[in-house]
Amino acid sequence: MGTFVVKGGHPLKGEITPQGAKNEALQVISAVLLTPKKVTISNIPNILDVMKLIQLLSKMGVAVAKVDESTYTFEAKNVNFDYLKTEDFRKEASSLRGSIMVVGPLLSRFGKGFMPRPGGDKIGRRRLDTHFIGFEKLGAKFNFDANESFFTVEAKELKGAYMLLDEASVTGTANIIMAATLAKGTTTIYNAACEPYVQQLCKMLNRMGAKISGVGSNLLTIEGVSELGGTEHRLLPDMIEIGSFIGLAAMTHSEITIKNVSYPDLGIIPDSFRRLGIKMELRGDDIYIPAQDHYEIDTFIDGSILTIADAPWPGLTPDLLSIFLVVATQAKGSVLIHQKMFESRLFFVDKLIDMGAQIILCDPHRATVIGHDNAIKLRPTVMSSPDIRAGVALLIAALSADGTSVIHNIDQIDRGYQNIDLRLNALGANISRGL
Ligand SMILES: CC(=O)N[C@H]1[C@@H](OP(=O)(O)OP(=O)(O)OC[C@H]2O[C@@H](n3ccc(=O)[nH]c3=O)[C@H](O)[C@@H]2O)O[C@H](CO)[C@@H](O)[C@@H]1O
Ligand SMILES: C=C(OP(=O)(O)O)C(=O)O
Repeated sequence: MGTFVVKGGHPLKGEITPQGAKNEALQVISAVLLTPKKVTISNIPNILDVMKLIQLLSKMGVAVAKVDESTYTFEAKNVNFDYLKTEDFRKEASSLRGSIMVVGPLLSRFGKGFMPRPGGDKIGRRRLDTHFIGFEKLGAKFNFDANESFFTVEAKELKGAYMLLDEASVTGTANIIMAATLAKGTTTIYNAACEPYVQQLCKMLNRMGAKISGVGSNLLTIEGVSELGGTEHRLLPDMIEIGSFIGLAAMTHSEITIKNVSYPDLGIIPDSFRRLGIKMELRGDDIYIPAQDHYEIDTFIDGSILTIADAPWPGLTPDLLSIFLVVATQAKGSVLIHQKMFESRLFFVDKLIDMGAQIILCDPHRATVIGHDNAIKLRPTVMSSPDIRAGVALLIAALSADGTSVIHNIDQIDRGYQNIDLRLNALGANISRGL
């Protein structure tokens, strides 16, 4: 497990381009299993989780070729189901969350899918009921071997059905959409997740010959087709990385331009940062953040303390709440951070409290932050990254603190942020990588 040594306390300056979106990559790369034809995907980030999924597909028998630094072609002429029974498959597939999305394509194209319990951040219970109830509605038989933690689905033929999802699960919706594209008849998914990455998946599938309507809404209609063809697809910029850079700029008083953000796909994210008092300008498709010595948290209209809470899209993504929390520690005013979706994602605040932040962890879902208005800087410290987004929140804290901090377990950060040390060093940060 690697380490970052961070010498913080000075502003950064310059331009930064966001990587391609991690969570879109995991969806659309899984979708290549739906066709024997060539699918070309560009703007793929070179990050651990995405590389693991590509390697998994390659081991499953998909022909993968790297065209350039961020473009790959995939040809899933056949899948080696023997590999799916191996210990290696169990180990590799269970090391990331996104691997669960190979099940839908396998089930619909080959009539069977297997998966060990997938990995991903340990941020609370992460159930998969939505996925498997959806497959069952399409006619699949489902089995979960609790001793082996292994899921199996099988179906001679999938048949379109109406379903109301019990929750708007992102990966669940993607999985069911992919299964339904090759099912017989029409599938209607109500309470579907509709975030831009699910929209991107649908647009890509439609270019491959699928018939999906309602894209962008929570009511999707999918008319099954008998086969899908190849296509070319470019990933959106990563909205969580963009949000992380906005938070970083504010917290370190940096003047930063974030290039080519695909602003309409950021939804409520920019306005949510504005409610913390952070100024930014949209210049073309770039976000310009001026150096700011102070930013003041808004209150609600009645004067009560602002709440920043997550909600399914078009609400605020839960993946940015750790960033909002750390940024608030140096704001003027107070905010309640309410992480509704995950129950173990706020415990990292202990580290921020060690660094001098004023935070009350009310319960596992809620933390009240009383900002220092930059009157007291955070103190450098030694810490460990518990999950991908808390890891980046701690990195932002370390960059704002005068002196040297050490962050252990940075594999968690590398899971989702490409060369973050080098890219921030290009803006004037001082981050070095140790063993
Ligand atoms: C690989 C990938 O794409 N991971 C993302 C995906 O995970 P993933 O698809 O695993 O997350 P889900 O959308 O299934 O659910 C996330 C959590 O929110 C809860 N929940 C979800 C929907 C809802 O209406 N109510 C509710 O309470 C779930 O019970 C679960 O605890 O979406 C999450 C929610 O945006 C993000 O944090 C993850 O980064
Ligand atoms: C929770 C996240 O990822 P995963 O679902 O892959 O664990 C995330 O990207 O913030």
